[in-house]
Amino acid sequence: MIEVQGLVKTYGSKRAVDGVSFRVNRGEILGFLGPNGAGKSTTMKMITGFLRPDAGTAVVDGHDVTREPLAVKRTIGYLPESAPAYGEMTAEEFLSFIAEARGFRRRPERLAVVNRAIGLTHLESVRTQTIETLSKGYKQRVGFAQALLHDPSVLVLDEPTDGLDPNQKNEVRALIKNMATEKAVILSTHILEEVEAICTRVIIISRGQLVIDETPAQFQARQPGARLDEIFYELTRSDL
Ligand SMILES: Nc1ncnc2c1ncn2[C@@H]1O[C@H](COP(=O)(O)OP(=O)(O)OP(=O)(O)O)[C@@H](O)[C@H]1O
Repeated sequence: MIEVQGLVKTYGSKRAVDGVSFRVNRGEILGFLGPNGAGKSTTMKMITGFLRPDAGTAVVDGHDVTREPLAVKRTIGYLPESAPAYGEMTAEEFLSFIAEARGFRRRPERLAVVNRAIGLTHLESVRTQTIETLSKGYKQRVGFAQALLHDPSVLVLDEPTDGLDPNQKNEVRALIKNMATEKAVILSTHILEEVEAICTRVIIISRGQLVIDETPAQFQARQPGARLDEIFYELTRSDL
């Protein structure tokens, strides 16, 4: 569903992403790890069509992101880092606005997709509250709801559980896991336990380059008995 080949992005003299290649199939949840500044968000922005690659390709559900950016955006639900939203809108108004932008023109169908997203992310109790007054966890859920709104076949989630309390983290993980059976999911995270809990594969990038691409079990087997953060440190310490 997602095929990334030799992606490169340079900011000024800095190669933020330096020839990254991987693929994600339907039913897979790919955990995307790396130290701060390794190039995770930049890679995600190129896959979702928000940044143009300097070289390489990203093909999503058969659509090349450079040649068919609109088709790719229709296929993808994207939760950017620190879920931006219009603070003065209520959760419901914001989701309705996104639904309209997503092409749900008629009010009843808009209401139906908004209600579905609100139900999936448990936003019922705050639906008429303005986003700027919501707690960090609820703001994050609004961002998650907009990513799910059009029931996309690909989800790209940049730190989806960031800022959530332990119960909310578990809830979001369960939701991702349930949905992933018929979707391809990429999620970036700094929480190594998240990889164990829900990911079917793990990728680590360091200084813009791929360091590993394997299953969580293979990752753990690199140093049996070691903590995941110790294995992560060994693989990425050149980045420090
Ligand atoms: N718009 C930009 N202009 C210049 N440099 C940038 C820009 N965006 C990112 N960078 C740099 O590119 C590198 C990769 O950044 P990126 O945000 O992709 O990393 P990341 O792995 O997502 O980090 P984090 O875990 O902190 O979110 C960093 O050195 C960052 O400072």
